[in-house]
Amino acid sequence: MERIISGTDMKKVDEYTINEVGIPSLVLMERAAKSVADLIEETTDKNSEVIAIAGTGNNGADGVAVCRMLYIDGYNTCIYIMGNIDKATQEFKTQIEIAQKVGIEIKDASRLTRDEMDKKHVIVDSIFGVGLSRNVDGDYKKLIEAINQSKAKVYAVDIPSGLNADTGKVMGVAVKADYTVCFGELKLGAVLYPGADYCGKLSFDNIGFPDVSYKKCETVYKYHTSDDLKLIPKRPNYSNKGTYGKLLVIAGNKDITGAAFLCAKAAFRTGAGLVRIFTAKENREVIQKLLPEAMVNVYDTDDFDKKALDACIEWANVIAIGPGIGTGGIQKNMVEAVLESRKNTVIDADGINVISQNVKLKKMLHKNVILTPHLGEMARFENKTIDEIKDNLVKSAFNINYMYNANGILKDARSVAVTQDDIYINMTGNSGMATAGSGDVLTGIVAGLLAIGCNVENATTLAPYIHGIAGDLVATKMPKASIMATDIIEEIKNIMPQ
Ligand SMILES: NC(=O)C1=CN([C@@H]2O[C@H](COP(=O)(O)OP(=O)(O)OC[C@H]3O[C@@H](n4cnc5c(N)ncnc54)[C@H](OP(=O)(O)O)[C@@H]3O)[C@@H](O)[C@H]2O)[C@@H](O)CC1
Ligand SMILES: Nc1ncnc2c1ncn2[C@@H]1O[C@H](COP(=O)(O)OP(=O)(O)O)[C@@H](O)[C@H]1O
Ligand SMILES: [K+]
Repeated sequence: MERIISGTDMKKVDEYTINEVGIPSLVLMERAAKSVADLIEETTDKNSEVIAIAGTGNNGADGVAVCRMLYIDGYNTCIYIMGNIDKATQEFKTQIEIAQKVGIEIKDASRLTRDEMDKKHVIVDSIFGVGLSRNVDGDYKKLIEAINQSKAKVYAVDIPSGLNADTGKVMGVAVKADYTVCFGELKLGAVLYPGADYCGKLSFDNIGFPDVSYKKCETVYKYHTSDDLKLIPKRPNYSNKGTYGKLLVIAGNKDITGAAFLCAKAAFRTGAGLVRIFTAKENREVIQKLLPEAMVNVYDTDDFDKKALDACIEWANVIAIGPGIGTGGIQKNMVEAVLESRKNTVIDADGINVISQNVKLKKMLHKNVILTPHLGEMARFENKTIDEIKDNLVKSAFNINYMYNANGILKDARSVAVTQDDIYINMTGNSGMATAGSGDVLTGIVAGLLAIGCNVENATTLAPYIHGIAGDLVATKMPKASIMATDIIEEIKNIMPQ
């Protein structure tokens, strides 16, 4: 597990570290600059000409220090200042004084032309960091546009200038970097889209912030790394199929067969011991052919037998409901019966749509439920537009827990998983996964993890991580355009622990 932090919270960490812990600002800055200078030295040759384009805040101060370090190491460097130096931070003024004494040339960035930029090999982008406070316009905008058109390699200090470090939103215009080094932790604005597309190769360096400073800030987001796969429960030798859960998959309808198959098969590959599919009678034959390992119970849409459903619910210890079920009265009754059982439950797709239309069902959500909406489903659930959800991705996901006491995976290119304890941003996966049925596979993975004994919290946060790795493994074997949901399922076996 690693941490992600918003720009706003990082400022609190900065302040606490400097004012309460007593690590001087310039000491932190020296390490920040060193990490960028080291990266430039590792990825360029010494003949490279480097310019820092520096705003007059502490991000600019970092850039000036980067240039000074490279200059001392033999690089040809020059600093271009953007903004009014009279209003500069004390750290900036200090860094400029040092640079001048060292012998580095300092110029005015408002006179910097595209042609001049093209003659340089490396641009250190240190115009704005987490202190960006409003939309970028005027000369700043022109400068950033020129950086983006130049042929130089761009190294962003802390975050590409112009990105909102809390949301990843482009504030009018933003630098398109080849490399970005975040200080402290990865910045939320650098991992969320569209920001993520502006960072190039993204890394972070702690630069000496102590743990106690993070504890003082309000929210720390997290992301899973391969170490966390150890959270998946081990399979004891002395076990049988009942040990690995009785999963009921309520999915599919008259014209929709695939959803139940994809979800159930993904659950099997994740380790579920027994899977029973409850679906419309028209699907029985094809599902039995596609997935003979699953038990199949069916219902008649025109003559729904609630008792048969109740028996299935009674049998199960984990339930996945929603993919392709439809949103009529029968489906409402199904969702209601499932919620009444209070069993560990994943609710996806139409399951969520049904709840969105029904206040009573919303109130029945509980702590053993995991909702897995995509942006459209979340928009309906919250009665908002998709753009509103996109612009507030983390907050929308958070609301699933805050408002309804449930867990959630808000699916997007960077899915956000929320539980009572944590908010995880998923860093795995690729655009090849934007394909029909991919979400059904995720539902199956969540349900499979619950079935093998993962607690609700771990199942919520690990499922998108595993799903994304599976997609990334597929992408090593075929073009992203060709990836299908069934390919993703087949990689799950290469991720689960032996
Ligand atoms: N010791 C520390 O704290 C450490 C900090 N570190 C580094 O400091 C960075 C944060 O520094 P920061 O807080 O000084 O803010 P920063 O990102 O330089 O921007 C502020 C400047 O931008 C200006 N400005 C803003 N928006 C604007 C706009 N749209 N258009 C035009 N101008 C605009 C704003 O001007 P003003 O709003 O006052 O007019 C001000 O001049 C952080 O990202 C990291 O790199 C590390 O070294 C670790 C130790
Ligand atoms: N560009 C992307 N990068 C990473 N993951 C993606 C991307 N696009 C889609 N996904 C993932 O693929 C899945 C799509 O789910 P969903 O929209 O419910 O599809 P469907 O309804 O067709 O099953 C989600 O888990 C989502 O996070
Ligand atoms: K920057």
